[in-house]
Amino acid sequence: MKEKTDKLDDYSVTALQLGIWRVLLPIQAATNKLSYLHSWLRKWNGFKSSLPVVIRFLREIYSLDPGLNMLYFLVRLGTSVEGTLLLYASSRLLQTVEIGLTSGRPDVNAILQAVVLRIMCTVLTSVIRWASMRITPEFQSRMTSHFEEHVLRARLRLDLPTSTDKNNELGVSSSMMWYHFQNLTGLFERVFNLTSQLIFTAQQPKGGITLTVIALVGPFLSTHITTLPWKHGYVVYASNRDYLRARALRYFSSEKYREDIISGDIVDWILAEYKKARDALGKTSESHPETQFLAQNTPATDIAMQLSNDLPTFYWAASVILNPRSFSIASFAILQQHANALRGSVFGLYQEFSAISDVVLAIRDLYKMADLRNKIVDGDEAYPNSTSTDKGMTFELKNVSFAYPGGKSKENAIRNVSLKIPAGHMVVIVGQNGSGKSTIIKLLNRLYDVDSGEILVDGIPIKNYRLPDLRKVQAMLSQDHMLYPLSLAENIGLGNPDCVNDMKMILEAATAGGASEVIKKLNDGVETVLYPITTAYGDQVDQHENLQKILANLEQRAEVSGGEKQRLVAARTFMRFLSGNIRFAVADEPSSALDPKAEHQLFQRLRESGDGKTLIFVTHRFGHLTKHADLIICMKDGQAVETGTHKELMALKGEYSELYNVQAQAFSEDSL
Ligand SMILES: Nc1ncnc2c1ncn2[C@@H]1O[C@H](COP(=O)(O)OP(=O)(O)OP(=O)(O)O)[C@@H](O)[C@H]1O
Repeated sequence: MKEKTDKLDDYSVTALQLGIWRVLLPIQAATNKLSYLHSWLRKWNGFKSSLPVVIRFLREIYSLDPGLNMLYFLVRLGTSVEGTLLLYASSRLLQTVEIGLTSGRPDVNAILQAVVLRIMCTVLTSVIRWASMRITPEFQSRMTSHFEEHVLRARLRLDLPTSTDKNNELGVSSSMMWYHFQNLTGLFERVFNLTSQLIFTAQQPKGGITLTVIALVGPFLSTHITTLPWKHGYVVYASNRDYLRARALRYFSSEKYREDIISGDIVDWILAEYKKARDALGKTSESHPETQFLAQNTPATDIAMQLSNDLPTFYWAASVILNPRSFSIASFAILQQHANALRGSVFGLYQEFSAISDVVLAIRDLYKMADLRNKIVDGDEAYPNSTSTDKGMTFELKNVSFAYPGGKSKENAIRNVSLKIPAGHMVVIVGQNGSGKSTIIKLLNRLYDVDSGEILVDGIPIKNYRLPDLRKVQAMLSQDHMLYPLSLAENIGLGNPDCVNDMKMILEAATAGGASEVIKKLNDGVETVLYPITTAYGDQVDQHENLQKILANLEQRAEVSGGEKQRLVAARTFMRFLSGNIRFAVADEPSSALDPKAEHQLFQRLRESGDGKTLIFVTHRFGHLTKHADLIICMKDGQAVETGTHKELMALKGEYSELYNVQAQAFSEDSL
């Protein structure tokens, strides 16, 4: 083990190298023995300050079904004391039997009473377990579905700038909420459990209190004298280059690289490089850092801890030597059992409490996510209004600049752009990669707000409008749009959610998007779910041919080509057009995978359906679109460097004509 005591930059951490792992530890935690106490105090204070949010969580759960909650609480209460009750009944039985044996005159009544008590306790314990099995699954599914909806709602309502903000990356998992709740109730259960045991043990006639104290020494020592230095927080990462390279090379066995590997003929290279990395790694250990660290200790600490657990037995042996008359096998067995139970409870409490900070953090995140305020603030102006026209939306950009939040580029994505787009115009935006074409579209759709300058819609600042009104009249078709894990009918129908079941309209939209043939090819037609959610699994199916076949055919994915996907997504946009509400439509390179004929047809249909809409196309292809455009915006380095019609821009002999000529050359006779 190499230990580096140097400070790691400004972070005040030390590093341990354990095999391939590097463990970073806070310096204070590594050196300060008292920090253990501090860390417990910190945990406790953190818990106290988070009580309001914990209470909110528990209240919310309670309000789901108060009756079920009470039942669950009673069951947990029962579980918490059942161990003590059983011990109590056992000790009564042992004591009465022992008295009978030593006196030679067994008290039959007392023994029978003790047996009945023991039976009753066993029955009660079984009833509690049965009740728990009946109640818990129902309670768990109620809670999980409630928090699933909570998380779904919280996530779906986020806008782009808020959801992509790194500060809002909250790892909230709805299914984990049940386990967090279990942990919280487990803490209370442990407290009850421990209290009942302490009361009982302390009441034992022979050395109960002393034995209670002695029984607690073991758990206390093992939770305090642990030799692991990273109890107070740590970061672990693999720092060994050979290990990382071997792992990266192992990824090549994944299906997604298969085609690349075969066509690239790189199998031998991968295997040779993998062997090289493995040889270089040699015997450097990859086992868990904790295991490696503990393996370097002497067994002394472990011996001390094990012996401390045996203290109750030693205590008993000593008291027999000092006072042989007090010897009683029954009380020895009883107190031994109590000592074991006490130890178990203290460990349990320690573990529940150790995990509590994670629980509190998860509950905080749950509510933080629900309470997040969207960065795009809603306005109160209705759309359409008296300034709107039924020709489509007009836009005016006044000196607009914008940089993506958290973007790594030094330059703004859009710089000082000013331009006007009249209502009902067919506009084409062209320009090199990264010149800001898609960004303009996102700003016009108010997916983001400008950093400076202003965008006016029909003469009114875009920020003043009600967002739902704007969303209702906008349609966007882009190559980034996806197919959903739903039926094709819904995939198309969701373009117009009010008519999602209108099959006539769906088929009309499918035809307009060029998707009819794709649908016809599939066995289940519009009911096909291309990417179903997969849940099926089997065990030992290789021994049953039929099961094997069923499993292979269950929840199968259906594949369609890239161009076919784009046709289906385009159909969704035409469905949106059929709502009759759309005043502004955008097609941001929706045809990258389409064949030339399909692309021509798509653009033709989009243009034909352009009545009453301002239409914007983003494209790299010059041709019909640019020639028919009422306005072309040519972007370069985040600026609108040229605007005008095809003829006007060609006459300028600037950026647009250069881009146009590069493509035109490919089709000119000279280049043949
Ligand atoms: N989500 C994002 N976060 C950070 N930066 C982004 C993001 N999207 C785009 N950018 C950056 O903003 C700039 C403009 O990107 P934009 O997508 O508008 O270009 P484009 O002209 O549409 O490019 P292309 O022709 O390649 O689609 C680029 O420098 C790009 O790297």
